[in-house]
Amino acid sequence: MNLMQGRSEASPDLKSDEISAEDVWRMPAALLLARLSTTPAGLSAAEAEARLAAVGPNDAAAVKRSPLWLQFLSRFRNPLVIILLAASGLSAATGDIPSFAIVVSIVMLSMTLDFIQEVRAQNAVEALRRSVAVKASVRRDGAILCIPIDKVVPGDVVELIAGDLVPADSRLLESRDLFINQALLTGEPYPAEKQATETASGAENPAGAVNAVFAGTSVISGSATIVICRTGARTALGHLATSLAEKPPATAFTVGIGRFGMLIMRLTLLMVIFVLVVNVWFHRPLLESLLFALALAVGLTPELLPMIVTVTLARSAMALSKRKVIVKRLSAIHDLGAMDMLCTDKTGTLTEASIKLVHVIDGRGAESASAFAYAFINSRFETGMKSPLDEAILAAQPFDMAGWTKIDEVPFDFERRRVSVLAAHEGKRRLIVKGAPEDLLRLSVRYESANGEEQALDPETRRAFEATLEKIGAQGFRALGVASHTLDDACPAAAIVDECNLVFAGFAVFLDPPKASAGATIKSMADAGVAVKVLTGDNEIVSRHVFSEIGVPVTGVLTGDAMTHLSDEALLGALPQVNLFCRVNPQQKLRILLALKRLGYIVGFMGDGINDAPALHAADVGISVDGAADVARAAADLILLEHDLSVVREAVVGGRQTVQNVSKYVLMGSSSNFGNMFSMAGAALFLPFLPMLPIQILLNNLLYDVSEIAIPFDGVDPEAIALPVSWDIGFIERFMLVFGPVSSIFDFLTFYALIAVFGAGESLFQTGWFMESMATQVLVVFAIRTRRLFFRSRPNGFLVAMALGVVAVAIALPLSPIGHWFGFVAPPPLFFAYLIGATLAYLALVEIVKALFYRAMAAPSPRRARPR
Ligand SMILES: Nc1ncnc2c1ncn2[C@@H]1O[C@H](COP(=O)(O)OP(=O)(O)OP(=O)(O)O)[C@@H](O)[C@H]1O
Ligand SMILES: [Mg+2]
Repeated sequence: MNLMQGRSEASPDLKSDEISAEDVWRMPAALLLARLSTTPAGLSAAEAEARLAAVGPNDAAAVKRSPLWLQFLSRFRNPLVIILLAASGLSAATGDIPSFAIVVSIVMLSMTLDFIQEVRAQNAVEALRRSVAVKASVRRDGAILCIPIDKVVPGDVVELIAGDLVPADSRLLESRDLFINQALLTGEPYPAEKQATETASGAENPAGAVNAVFAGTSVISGSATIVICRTGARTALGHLATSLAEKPPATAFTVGIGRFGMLIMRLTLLMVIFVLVVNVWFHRPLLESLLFALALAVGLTPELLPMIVTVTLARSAMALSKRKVIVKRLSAIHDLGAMDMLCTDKTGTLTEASIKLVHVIDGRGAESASAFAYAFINSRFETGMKSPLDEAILAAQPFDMAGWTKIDEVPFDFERRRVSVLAAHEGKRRLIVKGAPEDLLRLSVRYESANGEEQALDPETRRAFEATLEKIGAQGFRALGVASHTLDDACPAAAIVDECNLVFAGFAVFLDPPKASAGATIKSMADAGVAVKVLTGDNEIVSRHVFSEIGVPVTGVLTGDAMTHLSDEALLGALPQVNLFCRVNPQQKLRILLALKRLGYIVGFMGDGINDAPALHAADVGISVDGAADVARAAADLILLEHDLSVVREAVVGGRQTVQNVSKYVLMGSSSNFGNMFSMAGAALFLPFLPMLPIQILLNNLLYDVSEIAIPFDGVDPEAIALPVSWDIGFIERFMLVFGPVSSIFDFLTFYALIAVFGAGESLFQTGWFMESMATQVLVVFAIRTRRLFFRSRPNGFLVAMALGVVAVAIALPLSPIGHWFGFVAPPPLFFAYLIGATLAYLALVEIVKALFYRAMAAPSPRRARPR
């Protein structure tokens, strides 16, 4: 924030600085526009660009990305690298210039390698993310432009319609029937009415200001033109935004990776100190020992881990984008791999969402022209986000609206589940209500009979009407109720309290055909360890019918009403059996989701409505679709360009593959690093010279890293991704403790062979160990990448090429003319026979230990314990 203030001072023509949080609603509109140096026609593109540069992006949580060269340099902040470069600089000063040059080149090379990979991956992902960014309609240069919300600047004039997110704290310039959801400011789920005023509002806080709208809120109904006053972190919610916009970052995966890094760091530190102490004890050259210890430390740190994680994730995100899934939050891919519970809405997921109005009937089931007229008028005048039901009504047949004028409306919300418009016709004012049919019946006291007369809705008629509604549902149709009543001719406005004593008109009956493929997808999800639960705002009869049509058994039903009577504990107990939740409102969707998380599930949530946003935000993986409401898209981690459950099924597989590939790298590193640690410690104790020169260790590390670049490209055995995969640090620790020592056995064998059999002096010893350690630690990837016998699982061609290529280089280099730069000598021919034999024996032993290890592991199930 300080940064931004500093910057805007540098741009004196930007007036936005003078506008305090309260000015947004407490200043007369004309003065506000003047202060912002703007007009209702908006800014010019050039001016907007200048302001953007001065004020920064309209994203409270934005972390400013530094230029590439700075990012590259910042990698050198690694203390190990600094000490290493300093120490080798010191040794250059004592005359060893070639090895200084080699150290510097190797360090540069591996950093560049790492950096390029990571930046490329990030750019690709960033481009994807931008493609689904929430956009705002801005007036610039006299035209309306659709720009990403984070490019909006103070002074911009933005047009809002129902469903839009309010991009920043703004003053209303014009408004028509504007209702805002400002639950984020007030916690209040009901729509708040707002109105443009030229004059100031004396409100104490943003929520009370009727003439202003704020970032983080959204338009429920109506439309407006606003002028942006304060953006980014300066918005009323700005200081909260960093914590709100960013999901709780501590996913099991990130925590696991962090703990792994710490574990290795600790072991590395221990070993470096040990090596140093031993060398000093034996009075070996201090500088050389220090360099050795540092090179070792660099070699042991899993420095490629962040790169491997990003690249695997980015590759996965790119692959998913080909399947029309856009990943907004990269680490959501891991959560997707671990997800074992998916909650979804009904419309569009289980049904085709191609809704048609089949007929409009009165309470007894006869076609009713007047009920249709009411439904049509209500849908036409309603200014909320047009729901597919409204579109179906308006598309059904033409209706002459001549003579009807709109006076007011009470917008739809997911608590009431109805929308009312106050309309005038021939001097009479009528409130026309459309919504959940059982509620409208309950609110009605009379009904409109076939001849247009109003009659009392006696208990018997009511039962008949309810029976009609039940029949509609049982036949698989959805229904809305339509009712009305006359209001005072002078009545200027309508309110929620007017929605009572209604005259029931009839039912609008819709067909939303079930999606044929949905049943099979849900079954295959279940087979893959992901349970699916449906959370819908629709009623039980209709939802049950959809389930039976797609062939999925209903194992238990819970309605929103029933939920209100359940304590949290009782809800936890009921949840596991229930797979259909009906007539649940947004808060209840959220409550179910949180309860499932408490039960230990990794929960995904899929939805497209305003009503789904709270749950989407709280889910481990929020999934929405491209056509969804802005709030839903903004809250989601994944956006499906095609609304289809089967794509989610594929994304789950992608997520699991990603986690498995990262664990390959981690298992490789942990076993070989841990093994090396043992070997180095041992060697340091009994050898009269260094077991490997510092530059040899660095070279070894560089080549090893190169061989692992291909890991993100590798395939995964089907059985490894058959069930949710979650990150298990305990497993990694056990793996390390078993396989580290196995590799050390062969290191010690090599030490013995080199000294006792080949009579090696310093250089031959170092060369021999360099070759052996390269061959074993690179080739073991073929054993570690699969739980099967290694030849039963086919590795990716690139991986094979990189591994074999690197080993070839590692063996050829000491024999080549440049070998002596690194202090290598050519070993005797017989050594190569030993090398081949030892490597094969090592790989065979790893295979045997692996079989035993996984058998022992399979005995007591290591899967997460979960309270039932
Ligand atoms: N345009 C509308 N006019 C009146 N009432 C509506 C309208 N849209 C929805 N409703 C009522 O509100 C209820 C809940 O809305 P909706 O079905 O969209 O909820 P949902 O939870 O998103 O359901 P789904 O799981 O099908 O997506 C509907 O069943 C209906 O009774
Ligand atoms: Mg919905």
